[in-house]
Amino acid sequence: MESPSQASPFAVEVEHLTKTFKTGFRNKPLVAVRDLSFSVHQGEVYGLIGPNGCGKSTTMKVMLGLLRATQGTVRVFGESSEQVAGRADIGFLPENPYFYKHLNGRETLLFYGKLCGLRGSELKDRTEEMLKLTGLQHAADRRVGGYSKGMLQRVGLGQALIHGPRLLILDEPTAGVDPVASRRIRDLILELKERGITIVVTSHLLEQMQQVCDRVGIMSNGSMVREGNLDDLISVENQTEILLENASPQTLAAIRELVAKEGAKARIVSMEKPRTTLEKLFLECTTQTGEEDKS
Ligand SMILES: Nc1ncnc2c1ncn2[C@@H]1O[C@H](COP(=O)(O)OP(=O)(O)OP(=O)(O)O)[C@@H](O)[C@H]1O
Repeated sequence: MESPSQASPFAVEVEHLTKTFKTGFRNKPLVAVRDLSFSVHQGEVYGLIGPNGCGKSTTMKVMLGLLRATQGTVRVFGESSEQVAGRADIGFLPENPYFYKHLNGRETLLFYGKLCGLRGSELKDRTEEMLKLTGLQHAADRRVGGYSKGMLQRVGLGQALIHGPRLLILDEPTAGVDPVASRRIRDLILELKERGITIVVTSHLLEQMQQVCDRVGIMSNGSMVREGNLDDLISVENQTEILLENASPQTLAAIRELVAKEGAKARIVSMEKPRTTLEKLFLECTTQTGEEDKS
């Protein structure tokens, strides 16, 4: 018989999710998530974005079974997120992961592997694999108390992946991390996607989300305000971009003339030299120094 996860093309299905918290005086309810519905296909990277307090982390916590839905349902690989069995398939990197400072990188991953039920050679092999995947082999014997923020996030990714989950939930994986370390985490996310892992990620760094996400959901005040394929959402339907190299002034003038002939219908919005991003410039200037890897 087919298991629910084989039958469903979705890794996550959120249907009419509402989550309220009782707060403050007289337990006045606060609606953190309101009638939220979206689904995440198996193998895709799905970005949940929105302002502080719009309900992203709450939604993730319901997916993880850490919070119960007030109304609605969340299914992970076809199973209710409240079922313990479904959670074995999920890895989670919280917004501010905490690690025991006196343990080194290897011991930290061994610790989390044990918590997930790994033992013996499987535990050791998975730990070494995670150190390699996250690029932390060189720092495996150093106490995590001395790790940079970027390295801590990579240990966090290692612990989230140690048990071989099929779904990875990342809450702000690059918060407070410099652009070099941030790019490493981005590349790691893309590599995990290549390996077929489904990823749900939140971040306020929209440029980076644009680079990794297949689809995004934009939340505001607990509700979904836009959702869909990233390319569709960000393409400007009535414009065409042409990037020319080595064009002579004559060619540019001819293009202007041709467009002018179209009359009122067509108009050149801009014709200028493209700019690099500050992030690219920063990376160019800081990755050529051959410094020891501290990120
Ligand atoms: N355990 C809780 N008890 C009471 N209120 C809570 C609780 N957890 C979250 N909230 C409230 O629910 C709302 C949504 O919070 P949530 O953390 O989900 O937002 P977020 O989109 O993840 O924000 P951020 O981008 O700042 O991480 C906020 O108003 C928050 O204060």
